[in-house]
Amino acid sequence: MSRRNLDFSWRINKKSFAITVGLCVSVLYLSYTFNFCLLSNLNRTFRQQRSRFLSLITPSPKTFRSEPKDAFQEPGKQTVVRFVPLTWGGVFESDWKFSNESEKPVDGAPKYRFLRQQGLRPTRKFPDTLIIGVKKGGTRALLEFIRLHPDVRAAGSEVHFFDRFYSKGLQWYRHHMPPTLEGQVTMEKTPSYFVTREVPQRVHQMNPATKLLVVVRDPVTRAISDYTQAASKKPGMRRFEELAFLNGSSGSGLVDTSWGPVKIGVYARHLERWLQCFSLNQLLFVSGERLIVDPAAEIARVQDFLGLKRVVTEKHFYFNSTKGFPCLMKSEGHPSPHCLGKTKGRNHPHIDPVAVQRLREFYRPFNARFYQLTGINFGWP
Ligand SMILES: Nc1ncnc2c1ncn2[C@@H]1O[C@H](COP(=O)(O)OS(=O)(=O)O)[C@@H](OP(=O)(O)O)[C@H]1O
Repeated sequence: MSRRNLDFSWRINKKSFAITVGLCVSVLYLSYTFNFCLLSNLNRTFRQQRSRFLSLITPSPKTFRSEPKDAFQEPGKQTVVRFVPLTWGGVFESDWKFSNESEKPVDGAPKYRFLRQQGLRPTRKFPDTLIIGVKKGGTRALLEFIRLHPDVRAAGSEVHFFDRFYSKGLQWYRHHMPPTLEGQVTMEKTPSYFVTREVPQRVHQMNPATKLLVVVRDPVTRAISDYTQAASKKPGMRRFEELAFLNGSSGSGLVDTSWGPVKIGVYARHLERWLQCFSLNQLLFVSGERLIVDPAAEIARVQDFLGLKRVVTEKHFYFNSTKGFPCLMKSEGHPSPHCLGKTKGRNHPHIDPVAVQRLREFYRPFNARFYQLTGINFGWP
């Protein structure tokens, strides 16, 4: 090969070598940039998820000026609404994926997965606290308000173990309780417990140290509320006045004490049965009337009684003037302001004032006995 040809091929090789090196450098640079972006994106996503989670479990409240659409507000005053993180569950449920069934949290809430990762294992325990009554006293409101507390876990619906399903056994009952951690209060509410003869002894057998909550309300209003509920389920029901008195009229003056809505209101009689099994200091009486006008004050008493820190305060409530009742700023599963359902806070029918007066006279001695037993004057008319 001539020297000229050799020079030429050497120049071509040099050029292709330079192109190859250039290409390699570009590929390396591009792949480095791509990986860097990918890593920093992953890192950012992780940090966002982490701070979302921490903001849920950190008790420091965020303060901002706003109020629910229908919140009660004094004219000219701007309300400062403080949202306090109440629970861990429900908020980013959709962000959690479970690869198999066994990995699923005990009651379907993602918080349990986090707890398990921390070595904490919630288990189902027997309730240590019961809301035993009274029917139409405000038991749902009490349960929904107290379960705002992060250390309270409650069965959502009435279990009726001690009055209807006792034959199913204690393990059946325990299975109806929500999973709880050590130190959390397990609770259920079944208002018919207060008036069912066998219940005090059965509860005592399960745990003689059970704490008992009783929401009481003026027995006359309670009876009317009870009747209103029954009438809403059974169209064509006879009038309240006909059912509450013997001979079908308040003119007779004789109260029909066998009629359920009347009988339940004789609180002293029912309480005497409970006091045969439990000491008075195991019972807390909540005023149904005060639970409406000052829910925070009543819930403070309940938290003290249960040995809980006062976490649920007036900041958790607002007064809904349309409904005429206190409602919640938020709760587990309801991140926005909401009230109890339509069946709570119904309009009552007009009742003949003579019948109301007669019922008041009937209840007066029983109320006096109830005040004496509890040491509280509820001030019912
Ligand atoms: N915040 C709030 N919102 C709505 N309702 C409230 C509230 N607080 C107490 N109440 C009163 O609760 C009454 C219903 O009582 P209960 O929940 O014990 O009823 S039940 O026995 O479970 O059926 C219900 O009775 P009625 O007014 O007759 O419907 C209410 O007066």
